[in-house]
Amino acid sequence: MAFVQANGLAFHVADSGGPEKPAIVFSNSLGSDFRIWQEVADRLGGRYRILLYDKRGHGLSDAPPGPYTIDDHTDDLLALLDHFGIANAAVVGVSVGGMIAQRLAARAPQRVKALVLCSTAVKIGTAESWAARVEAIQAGGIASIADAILVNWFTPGFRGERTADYAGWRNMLARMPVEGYNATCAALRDADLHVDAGGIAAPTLCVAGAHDGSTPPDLVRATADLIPGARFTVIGDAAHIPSVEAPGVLAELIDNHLREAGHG
Ligand SMILES: O=C(O)CC1=CCC(=O)O1
Repeated sequence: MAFVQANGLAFHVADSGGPEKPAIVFSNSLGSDFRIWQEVADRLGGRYRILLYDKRGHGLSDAPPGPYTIDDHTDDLLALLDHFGIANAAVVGVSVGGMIAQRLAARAPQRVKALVLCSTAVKIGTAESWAARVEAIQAGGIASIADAILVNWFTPGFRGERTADYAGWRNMLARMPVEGYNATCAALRDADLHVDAGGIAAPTLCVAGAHDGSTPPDLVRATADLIPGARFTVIGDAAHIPSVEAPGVLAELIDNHLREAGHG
């Protein structure tokens, strides 16, 4: 891992696999850092160059004052691709990371060879739901609502049986910088990607977790229906974060999609 300067901010990144291989960049969800991709990245690392990063306001990257926008996050990702000399990449994004991926594909189609959109949509939540979340966090901190959030991240089986894993991912969420977290809630509140989706030219696979209460399969399918030619699939044993709960299944879906897209 390393720290790099891009778009005026310091980013926590991990670039592996070598510049000669087809690149995949992974963009993570609200309240998570790039460790959620590690098991998927480990499975794909032999064939691809893998770029992981903590988006602004998350993990060990800078957390400038908010509010943020999806375009801020997209500018960051473009600056990181430039920094690493990656002319084009497959972009895999989960949740708000998938919204950043959609915006990138619409804004800079030449930089995006293929898309995998996990647990995401053209619109997530409502102005009211994001305001309520920010208010709860301002009152009690992220830890005060962490379990309510994680109900959507992981299946009941995972939460009940993998207690150490659950505790670790809960720690990651609860220790996120509050300012960066709430600033990204504002980006989610304001983002509507209906127009972007209709203009996406990259071969796209949309993936939903069957038990996801945050972006349920029907919502992800509705987004797939807006993206020309997009395919849609459901992972049975996963909720909002399939990269943690079903990394082998997700890695295989990504690899197959990228090979079909001629990027692997
Ligand atoms: O953490 C959540 O509530 C789920 C989520 C919504 C947008 C995102 O990035 O994560």
